[in-house]
Amino acid sequence: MPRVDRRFALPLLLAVLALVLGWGLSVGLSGYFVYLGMSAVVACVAILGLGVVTGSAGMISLCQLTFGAVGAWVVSALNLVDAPGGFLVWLLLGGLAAGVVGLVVGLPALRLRGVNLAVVTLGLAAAADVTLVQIQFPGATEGVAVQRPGPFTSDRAYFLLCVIVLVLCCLAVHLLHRSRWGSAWKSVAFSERATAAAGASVRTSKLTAFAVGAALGGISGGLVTGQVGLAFPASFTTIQSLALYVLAVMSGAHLIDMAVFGAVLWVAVPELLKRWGVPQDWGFVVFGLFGVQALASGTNLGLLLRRRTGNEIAPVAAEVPPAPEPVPIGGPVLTVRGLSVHFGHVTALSDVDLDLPEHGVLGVIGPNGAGKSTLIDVLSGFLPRAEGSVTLDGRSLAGLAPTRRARLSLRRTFQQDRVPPGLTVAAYVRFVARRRLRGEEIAEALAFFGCPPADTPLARVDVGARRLVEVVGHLLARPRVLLLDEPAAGLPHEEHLAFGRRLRQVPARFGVSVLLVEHDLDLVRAVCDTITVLDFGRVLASGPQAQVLADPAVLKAYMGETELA
Ligand SMILES: Nc1ncnc2c1ncn2[C@@H]1O[C@H](COP(=O)(O)OP(=O)(O)OP(=O)(O)O)[C@@H](O)[C@H]1O
Repeated sequence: MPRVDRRFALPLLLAVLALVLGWGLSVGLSGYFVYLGMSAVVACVAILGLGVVTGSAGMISLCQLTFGAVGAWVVSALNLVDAPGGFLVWLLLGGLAAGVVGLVVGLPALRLRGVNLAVVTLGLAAAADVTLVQIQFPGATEGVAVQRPGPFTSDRAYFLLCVIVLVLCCLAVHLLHRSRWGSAWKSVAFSERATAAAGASVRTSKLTAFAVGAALGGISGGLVTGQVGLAFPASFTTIQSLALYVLAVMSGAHLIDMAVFGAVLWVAVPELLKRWGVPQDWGFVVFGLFGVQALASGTNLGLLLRRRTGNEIAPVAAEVPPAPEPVPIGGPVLTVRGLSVHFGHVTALSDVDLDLPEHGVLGVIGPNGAGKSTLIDVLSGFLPRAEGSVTLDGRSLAGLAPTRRARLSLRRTFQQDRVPPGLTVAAYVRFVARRRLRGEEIAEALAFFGCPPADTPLARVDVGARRLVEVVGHLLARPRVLLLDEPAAGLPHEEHLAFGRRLRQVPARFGVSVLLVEHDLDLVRAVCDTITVLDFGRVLASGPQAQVLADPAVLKAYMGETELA
């Protein structure tokens, strides 16, 4: 008997249970509640889409029902001409068409964020409102209703069909969330710079999120046509798009169960208001209040329900394994010549030269503001307007964006925490490494650096351990060069030197050459073969560790007059 992978067993079981529940409801509920249930299921597909764009990828989309209208329009048009394939094929084509429109709408998202993106998507929704009223849905004026497919013509059967479509959409979203796309969405929501530094395209991540979210909106709109027969603009208004967005944000719709909860609210609130004799439009006010609460608190119901108590997980203070056979230091792998960067009148780097030898660990030190982080930004492509040349293995990196450099084997970490909390340790490491990794390979590298186990959610990991996980992810990419910007910041002081001893083994264990920016001189002494000292953007001294650290000019600039005396 074929064995089902454990990772898929639970989702498949839940899918079967959902189908059984859907069938039970379709035969057990009264006709009115079947119709309400249909509305909830259809809304849930649209909310799932918002969960992708907004919940996972962190972009505001206020036009989800415009994508729904695209799906409904395509299904209505194909129904009118009685196109081959039937309802289910039309539904799929409606979703595809909405996905394409989503790609186009996603283009501004490449440049816009926050309220600006909100305005663009809201403007699109408002424009679609007006246009739909003008052009109407195909067949609406002639009264040609959309035909439900063969065995699903009754309300009860069509409700079951909607549940089947919803379950398939949930499975697809679940698989996408576990895929590289899903990791990229969560990464881009947290830090676009870190996404690019992992070699993932920020542009593709955002566009795929918009396309998938819109396609789900389109499928939802297509289902509406089968539910109501004749689609009308009133089903896809801007205010409804807004309310759906609020529900998605409030419930935390990137979590599938929370998307279902949001859909239940979508039908339950107006229904309850009706029963209490309150006009249903007040439902929008209730949703608005939910939204204000969610946006003001910066959290959502899904996160609150999943919040675990207890301390954050810190790095494990484990024994440092014995050092492997050292590898010989080779010729320069990264060469920098005449690097200068100006920010207005501030000279952050001035005519900097340095060479990072293969399998070497080069320390870059200097007082605050000396230009160390600027150097890493230039080398990794985040400051493209620098003067001078940077070559990796003899190849000029001029004009290459951060993503390209990362894919070319030049990796970096950040001084600030840029590890997305929405992933597990393993998902993050796989995403950053950009190659197939065996479970044991990940576990071994995590254990080597004293990181938490692979299945730990990063939201539960403290900042020091998260930065170690970041280092592990980039090392497992097996780059030629890794630039580390104060990687030990956030670790308890006693862990600094243990980290240094591990870092010392990195060239031999991972075949990587390391450029280390660090303030902790003890750590630098323990790790670096050669050191370059920056001061006011200039190279003050460069060479073997002992020689540089004994240089009086270095002592004066780096440690201050008192140390010299
Ligand atoms: N985006 C920017 N705009 C203007 N000035 C900047 C910018 N980034 C850096 N600088 C300036 O460039 C100089 C070098 O800054 P940089 O952050 O590279 O120093 P650093 O050695 O990394 O400092 P620290 O050790 O505090 O991190 C500083 O004078 C800083 O104020």
